Amino acid sequence: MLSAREQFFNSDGGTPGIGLGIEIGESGTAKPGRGVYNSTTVPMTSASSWRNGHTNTTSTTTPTGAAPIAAAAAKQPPLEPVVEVEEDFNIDTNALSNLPPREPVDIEFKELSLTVKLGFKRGEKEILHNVCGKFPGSQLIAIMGPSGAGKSTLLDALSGFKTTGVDGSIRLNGRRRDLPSFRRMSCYITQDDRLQPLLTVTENMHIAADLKLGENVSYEEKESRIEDILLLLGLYDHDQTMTGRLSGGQRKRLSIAMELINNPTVMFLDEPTTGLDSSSCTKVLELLKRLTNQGRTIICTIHQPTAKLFQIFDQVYVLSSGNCVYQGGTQKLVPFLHSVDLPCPMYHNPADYIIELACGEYGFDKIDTLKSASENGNSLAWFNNPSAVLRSEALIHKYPIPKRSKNVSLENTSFMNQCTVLLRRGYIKSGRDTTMTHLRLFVNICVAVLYGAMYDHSGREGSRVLDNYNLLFAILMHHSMTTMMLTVLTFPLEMTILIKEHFNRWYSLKAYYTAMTLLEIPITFISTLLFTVIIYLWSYQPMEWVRFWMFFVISLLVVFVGQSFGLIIGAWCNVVNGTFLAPVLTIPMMMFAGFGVTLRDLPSYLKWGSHISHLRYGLEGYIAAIYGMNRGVLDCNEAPYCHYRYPKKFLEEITMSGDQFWNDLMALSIMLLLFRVSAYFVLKAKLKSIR
Ligand SMILES: Nc1ncnc2c1ncn2[C@@H]1O[C@H](COP(=O)(O)OP(=O)(O)OP(=O)(O)O)[C@@H](O)[C@H]1O
Repeated sequence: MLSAREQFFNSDGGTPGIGLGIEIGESGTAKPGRGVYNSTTVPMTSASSWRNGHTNTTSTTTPTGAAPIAAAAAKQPPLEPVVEVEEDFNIDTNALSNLPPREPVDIEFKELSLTVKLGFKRGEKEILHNVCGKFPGSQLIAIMGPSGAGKSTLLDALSGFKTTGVDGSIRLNGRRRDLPSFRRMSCYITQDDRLQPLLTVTENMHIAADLKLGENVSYEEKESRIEDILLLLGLYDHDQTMTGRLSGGQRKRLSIAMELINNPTVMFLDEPTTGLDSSSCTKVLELLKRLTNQGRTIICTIHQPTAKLFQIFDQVYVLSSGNCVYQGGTQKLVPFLHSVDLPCPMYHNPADYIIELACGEYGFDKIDTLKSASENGNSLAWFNNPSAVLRSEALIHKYPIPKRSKNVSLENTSFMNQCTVLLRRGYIKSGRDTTMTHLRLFVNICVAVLYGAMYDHSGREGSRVLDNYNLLFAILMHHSMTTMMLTVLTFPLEMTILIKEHFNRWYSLKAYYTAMTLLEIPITFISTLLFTVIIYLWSYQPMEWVRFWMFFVISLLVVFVGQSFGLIIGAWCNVVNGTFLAPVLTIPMMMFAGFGVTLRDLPSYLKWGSHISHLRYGLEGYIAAIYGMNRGVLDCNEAPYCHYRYPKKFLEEITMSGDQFWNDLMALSIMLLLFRVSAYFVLKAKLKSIR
């Protein structure tokens, strides 16, 4: 039986599997435009058959040794990738010509390492070990490697998404990377498509255009750019589809479309093909390839591409446990492997083979061999055209010093514009959001009706004062918990979108936070007002406008405080931790409110607790609104004796004076302000900690 190496050299017709390590094509029967491409490619239409060994052969001469193989590979005509056109995805190449070309950016990194802290007393871990590399402009580059090799980490470091623990030099066109300028010319598309699901494709595109291009670009210009991009990405026919209903491939394309609006020069994509079928993968990569023709550098991480996908890339960078084991042209991978005496077996996809080697499946010594051969990414010998690769000095001479932007902020548009657009987006979302809007209104009405039925007449009846007290406490808990839990549960999803959009400079955190705060007001106002009207009337609370508004204002403040508290938790914790923490932290606040244990009976060393409990101020405020201001004698129709017929007596019993309304209002307002400001800083810290 022939060894893989022997098979490689002695295959039928003496054809070595140059390029992809396989023999393919119809010998002597090649028809123009289909069938045989060259000995480095697989026919697109027979990708599965070659995998099963049912391949035809192509006869070429048999070079021996790396140099002739490389030379043979270099002589191959440029690859002509074939696009299989999905029914719903037609690339309009004319549209591409309307996107202005970019000046290519060459990215070079040297001795790049990235270290993360593992936690208290657990030390540090180095993920990237002094890797080097060069990603020339106008190329589609794949960062490949086994799971955990450090692909995403390298992408994070190069894009500037991660800055903590990063060491080494990153150069752009030969000059040291200036991160703010680089961020202005690049974008990062995450693996999970963080899109607003309740907006249509066209709405998402318009919001992105308004945030990225601002007021200075006319509506017509934005519209025409959006049209071009949608045509280019095959999304034009789906422009009215809700993003949440798009297929995985369409969502991926929309993510790319939204970033293309301001025409970035460098695009980083984390696993753009994950979760897509092979046809969609090809189309997404084909599209990216076309975008590189206009000067863009596109860098993607990819797990283990099929041979068909692999050949779409210009260059590949392979990582193994944070080290570079290959950097060069995709067509040069097989010659490279051959040169280090690790030839790719016949009928084996070289992309699979290098990953197997990188995993250590053929022994860990092979990883060291590959690392030394590629000089941990320093070697340019296996680039498609090594002599054409410009060194830093040449690049510095070729490209002028980039102009410094006068604009100190990273965002392209003004704070006002960002707020206005975010408010517009928020209003569209709120109108369609079944959880945050419809369910919230529905729950408020249902709970008010339920409480109303349970505590009917309790507000005016002297024999039911304790019932009414329970009702006030139940209302307090309802207002505090519903908004808090809604925020804890929904904000982590919103947070992922915020991280992406904020990093891609769509808006500042200040603008986002301002818009979010303003958006919360109308829905909170309406739902609380509905609740208050129903419960106030049904439970026969005193029919005085002043008391009604006092009651409503306290309710409103409690809702806002609860929501802000939920925001602090939701911004910092994941859903599981948040769902645990929020109620657990609320229970002591409840105990300090004076319900269950009166404020008088609280142990002196725990008295401080009542001062920090927003529920205490809420309850005291309700009591002041309902029983304060010298309320008169209550009815006593339902019992022969009403112990609390005189509200003063009840106030004495619960050790509340009933005249603390303004203090309560002030305390709740201060707490609201403190929580709101804290939530902003927690969000800011969270965004920073990720980087
Ligand atoms: N903050 C961190 N703390 C500890 N280890 C980390 C941290 N971030 C990444 N790692 C580790 O670094 C290694 C590389 O992670 P990375 O996500 O870059 O791998 P990857 O090649 O992208 O993997 P995959 O293809 O599975 O996404 C992994 O072993 C991962 O566990």
